[in-house]
Amino acid sequence: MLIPTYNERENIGQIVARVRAATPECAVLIIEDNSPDGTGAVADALARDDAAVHVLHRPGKQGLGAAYLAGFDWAFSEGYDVVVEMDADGSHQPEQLPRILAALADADVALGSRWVPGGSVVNWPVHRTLLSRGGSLYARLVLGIPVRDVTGGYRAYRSSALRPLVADGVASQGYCFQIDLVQRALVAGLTVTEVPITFVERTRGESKMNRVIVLEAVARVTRWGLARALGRLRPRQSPARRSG
Ligand SMILES: Nc1nc2c(ncn2[C@@H]2O[C@H](COP(=O)(O)OP(=O)(O)O[C@H]3O[C@H](CO)[C@@H](O)[C@H](O)[C@@H]3O)[C@@H](O)[C@H]2O)c(=O)[nH]1
Repeated sequence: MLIPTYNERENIGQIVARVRAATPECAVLIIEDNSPDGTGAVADALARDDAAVHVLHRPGKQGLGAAYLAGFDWAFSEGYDVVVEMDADGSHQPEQLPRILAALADADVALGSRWVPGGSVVNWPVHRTLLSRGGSLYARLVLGIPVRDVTGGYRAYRSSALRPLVADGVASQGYCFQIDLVQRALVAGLTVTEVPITFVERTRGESKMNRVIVLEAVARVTRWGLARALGRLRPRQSPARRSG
């Protein structure tokens, strides 16, 4: 279980406790970018109390993509068969993780999805809902991928499937990283499934989303779409499936 953190001091303790209670078999790596609010010290205390909790300290905020790439390397080197991504802010429910993990029985990648039947968002501002739904729709149309929630950050990968996807690095830095990996999985012909989740807006701390993150996603998806139109990028459409 990889949990990237930037200024999540008020959230990290609770989310780690919930993960450990819901899935005691899951080890946790907190990928901490030297948060000014002292998240690192809280994370270190959690690791001292529980041998299954680890912390990777990085020198500064380098974006979600770089944080996850460092986390993937750690998971591969530790020999984990499954890699899970989850936000630290409580928007992803650890209690729903067993369903996501179960979906890996028939898939290489299981995406927690807000936008399939049974999925939902709670307390998300209208502009975030529109951005997320609009972004997913744009990516689906431009890239021709059959995934409803391409930006979601609650997902599980088989390590053997993930490793080749990121072997040459991933340039996407912000939340576009999530779209990038979905696309890479489909281009590689992997089986991608969507599992309905309930996404609950954080009650403590702040989202790190900003205009640069949105613009990066629009620019990259548009560029990939053009490459696809020119025949250079063709998802081998293993149909994205839904599981319950
Ligand atoms: N280490 C590190 N962590 C980061 C950075 N930027 C964000 N994070 C961490 O990444 C998680 C998601 O960031 P949020 O800022 O809370 O995201 P959001 O706007 O609420 O959520 C949306 O984007 C996420 C990114 O994939 C999605 O996961 C989520 O489902 C949603 O669509 C949080 O745990 C946050 O602390 C960074 O530069 N470095």
